[in-house]
Amino acid sequence: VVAAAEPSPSKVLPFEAIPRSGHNAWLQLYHFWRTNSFQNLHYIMQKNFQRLGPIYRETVGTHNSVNVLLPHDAAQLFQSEGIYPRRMGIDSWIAHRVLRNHKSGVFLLNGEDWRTDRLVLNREVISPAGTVKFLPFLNTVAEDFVDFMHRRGRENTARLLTVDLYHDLFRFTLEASSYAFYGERLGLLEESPSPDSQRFIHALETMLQTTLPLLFIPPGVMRWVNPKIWQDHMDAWDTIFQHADKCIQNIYQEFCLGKPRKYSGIMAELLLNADLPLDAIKANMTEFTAGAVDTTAMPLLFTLFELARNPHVQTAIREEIQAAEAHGPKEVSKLLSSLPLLKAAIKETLRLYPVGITVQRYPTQDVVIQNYYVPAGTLCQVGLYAMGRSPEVFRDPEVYNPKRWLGKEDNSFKALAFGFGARQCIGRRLAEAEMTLFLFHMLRNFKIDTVSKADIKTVFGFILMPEKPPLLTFRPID
Ligand code: HEC
Ligand SMILES: C[C@@H](NS(C)(=O)=O)c1cncc(N2C(=O)c3ccc(Cl)cc3C2(C)C)c1
Repeated sequence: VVAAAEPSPSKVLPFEAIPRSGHNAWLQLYHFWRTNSFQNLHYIMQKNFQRLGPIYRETVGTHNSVNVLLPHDAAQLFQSEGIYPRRMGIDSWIAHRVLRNHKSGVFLLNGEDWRTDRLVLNREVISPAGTVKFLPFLNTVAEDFVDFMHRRGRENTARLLTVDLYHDLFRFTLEASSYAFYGERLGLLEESPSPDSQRFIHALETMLQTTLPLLFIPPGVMRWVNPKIWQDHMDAWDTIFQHADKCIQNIYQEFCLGKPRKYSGIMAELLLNADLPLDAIKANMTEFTAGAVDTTAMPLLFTLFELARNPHVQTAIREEIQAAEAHGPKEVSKLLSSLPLLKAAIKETLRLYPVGITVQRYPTQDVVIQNYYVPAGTLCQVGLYAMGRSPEVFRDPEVYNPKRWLGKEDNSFKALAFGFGARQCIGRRLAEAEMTLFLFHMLRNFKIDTVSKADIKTVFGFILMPEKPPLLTFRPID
């Protein structure tokens, strides 16, 4: 009797068999550089997935990565991240720290150095116990922003306010996050905001814009190829560090004077607990201060726009807000737990407009993805922008429908805008609370309309942002 042939286990295909986006890495880099494709990285990845399938290899200059798009493959990748997860470093940022002899914060650290800082910082920045302490600070600033908008409306005859909110949102997120970090108000929502804070916001934009071309070119080369970009990058960093240093000095002096003990922000708690040396606290607070402005302002702008062009969704959320208020004023954390549809709207915004556009990891052991063999140490990226708009992952992906997150279907590994696991965004709870409270107060007080309902074209400037900010109209609700 001939034994039935064993079905051979589907043979794992070799790494070299993974489809590739381009064949000559340097030609790719030159093409990217000439066509300034860096800012369309998200669209290029989306097209590559449509052309090559759910996994492909990209080689741009020295940059070599395996890109995946499906939740299951992202899960595979994260399962092999080890206890010191690692993402792509940013050489130009590290070059600045070395040049100026600054310590790095958790974003740039790796291995045990990263883990030591991260475990201490988690307590004050992302843990529920830490978060609940700074919620009232965020709520106060969100209420002040509504007053700021009403003041602007009164100056305006029709009491209709059509504004380009772009810069006002940066002022809001900087004001709110600085209050949570340092326990002090910058006064950005008053009539004449301090020039120092405006300079800081501008330096942040310059730093982010000059980071992009530097991502793919070694800093050493860039200094000779285009010294202006390099100089602008360095100057912007210096302005950022000067601003953060001023905030840190203020709180440090107060702290040394032994001010009466009530919660006065994350930095004071870190100084009090003294579990990190001062230079590590400064390095991390600088990263937090700089990382809490554009990252949170952009999703707010996109959410306001989507609610303006989806009035039925806006109405449903306003009804949820009124129901939450019906039971009288609550303390802030209780309020936040009674707004599931509003929170789902923020998730829906981050699906369509993921701030970081990818999540990156280097697997610590060999892993098989889409039946291909991927050796340990290979840079792998999850294409969040492409995943969020893939009909294979989301039904009617182009429809802005927050309810899709509240159903019974399995959404695991589909909401990755803040990354995953021990190395996920440490500012996640701060950002989520800040955005939820902002939208809660704004939707209670204004009906939001948009001049144009056409899709917004986005550009990637290290942060995903609109090519042209949408014009929004705010009609006060009496
Ligand atoms: C505290 C300020 C802060 C804010 C606000 C913030 N981030 Fe982050 N984010 C960080 C830091 C710091 C890291 C690096 C964490 C690490 O490496 O341990 C990070 C990392 C990330 C990562 C990489 C996570 C991973 O698994 O590799 C993503 C994605 C991310 N942030 C998304 C966001 C989004 C989306 C928002 C807002 C909607 C946001 N961040 C707002 C500080 C912030
Ligand atoms: C946009 C997204 N990119 S990501 C991390 O997903 O690849 C992101 C998410 N959360 C935080 C950031 N940050 C900044 O913007 C920033 C600026 C200056 C400094 Cl010193 C530190 C930062 C960090 C990395 C905190 C960026």
